[in-house]
Amino acid sequence: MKTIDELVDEGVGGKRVFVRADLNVPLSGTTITDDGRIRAVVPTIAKLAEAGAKVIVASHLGRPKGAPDPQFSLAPIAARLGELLGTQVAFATDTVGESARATVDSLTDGSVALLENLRFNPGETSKDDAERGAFADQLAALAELYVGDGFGAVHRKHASVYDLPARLPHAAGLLIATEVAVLRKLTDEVSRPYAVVLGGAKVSDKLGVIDHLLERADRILIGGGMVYTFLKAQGHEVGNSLLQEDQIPAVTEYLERAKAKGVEFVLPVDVVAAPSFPDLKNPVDTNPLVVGVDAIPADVLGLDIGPESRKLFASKLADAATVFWNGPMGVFEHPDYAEGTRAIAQALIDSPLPPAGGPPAFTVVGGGDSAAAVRILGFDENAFGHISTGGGASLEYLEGKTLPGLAALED
Ligand SMILES: Nc1ncnc2c1ncn2[C@@H]1O[C@H](COP(=O)(O)OP(=O)(O)OP(=O)(O)O)[C@@H](O)[C@H]1O
Ligand SMILES: O=C(O)[C@H](O)COP(=O)(O)O
Repeated sequence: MKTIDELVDEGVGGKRVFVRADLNVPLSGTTITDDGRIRAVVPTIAKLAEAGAKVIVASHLGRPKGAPDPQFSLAPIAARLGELLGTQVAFATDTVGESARATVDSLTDGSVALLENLRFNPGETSKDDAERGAFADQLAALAELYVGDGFGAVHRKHASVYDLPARLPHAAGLLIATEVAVLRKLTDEVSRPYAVVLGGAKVSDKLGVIDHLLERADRILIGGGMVYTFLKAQGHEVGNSLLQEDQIPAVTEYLERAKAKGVEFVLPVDVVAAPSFPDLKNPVDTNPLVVGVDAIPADVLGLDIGPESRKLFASKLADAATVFWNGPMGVFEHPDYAEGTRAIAQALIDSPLPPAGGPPAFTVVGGGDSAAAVRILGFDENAFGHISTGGGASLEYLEGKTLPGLAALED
C-alpha cells in the first residue's frame, strides 16, 4: 500500500486529491453528538492541504436510500470539519453534479471542499458492478489522485471505497495506516486471556464474526441487541426485543461449539427493559424494568444489560490480558439504558493485570457508536489502548476477510 507520505513526496501541490473519509457521525437533528470520526481524518486532510493539494473530501452518512434525504445531509459536518482544520470548508450540495463541479473548480491550492452524502446516489452502494462503475467514473472525473482514509467503511464494496481507487493513482491515509497497524496486533499471537465483548444493533452484520472468534478468543461476552437471539436460542422468551430469528440455528451451533472447545460464552443474567423504544431526542425518565432473562414479559423490549450482568461482565474482564470490544451494551443514548455500556468501559479502564504492578491489559474499542459512547459517557479516550473508528470494519478485519477498501489500495 502506498503511504500518504510517498504520495506527498511525489508531489500533490496544485493537484485535486479525493479523500474518502468515514464521517458517519452520530447526529441529534443537525447537532453532532460525537465528532471522533471527523477528528480522526483531520491529520490526513491537513497534510494534503499543507502540501498544496486541492482536497475534495467525501463520505456517507447513515443509510439513505440512494436519493437526497435532508436528514442525512453532510452540511453540519462541513462546518465542524472547518472548525477543526481552522479553515473554511466549501460544501457542495451534490456529489457529482453542478454544485460539486463548481465547488471543485473554485478550489485553490491548499483549500478543502466537502461533497454531499455519497449515498444520495444509487450507484454508490449498488450491487451491480456496471452501475457502481459508472458512478465511480463520475467521481474520478472530479479528481487526479485518491486517498483512502475511511477505515469505518473499508468493509463495504461501494463505488467510492472500491471502484474509485482503481481509476486514480491512490494511497492510504494516516488513519487507515494506524488502524491497520493496531488491529494487526490482535490477529497475531495475543496475550491471554483474550476476551471479546460484542453488542450493538447491527446484529446481522456482526454475528458472523463469532464463527472466527471461537477459534481465537478465550471468552466471548454478548450484550446489546445481539443478546436476544442468543437468549431465544437458549429457549428464553424475549418479548419485543431485537431478534434475528433466521440466525437462531447458527447461534445454537456457536453455543454448542463453544462448549466443546472450552470457549466461555458469557450472556447477561438480567436485562433492563421497557414497553417501547425510548425517545432519544427527549430523554425523559422511562421507568425501566429490571428482569431476569428467564422472565422477560411478552410486551417489553430489552434495552440494556441489567445490574447483575454488569457485575458478571466486569468480573470476566478483570483478569483479561487482551480485550476487544465492539458494540454498546444497550441504548446508551438514553440515560436509563447507559449503565451496561458504562460498566464495560469502566471495567476496561480498571484492568491492570494481576499481580499488582503487572502490565496493563491491551484494550481496543471498535465502532463508530461504541467509540462515541465511551466519549459521550465521559471516559478519557487515552485510558484505552486504542479506539478504532471501525465497527463492522474492525470485526471483518479481525476475521481475516479481504476488505474491499483495503484491497483496492493495495494494487
Ligand atoms: N438492546 C438494544 N436494542 C436496540 N438497540 C440497541 C440495543 N443495544 C444497543 N443498541 C443500539 O446499538 C447502536 C450501536 O450499534 P452498532 O452495531 O451500530 O455499533 P458500532 O459497531 O459501535 O457502530 P458502527 O457499526 O456504526 O461502527 C446504538 O445506537 C444503541 O442504541
Ligand atoms: O458506521 C459504520 O460502521 C460505517 O460508517 C459503515 O456504515 P454502514 O454500516 O452503514 O455501511
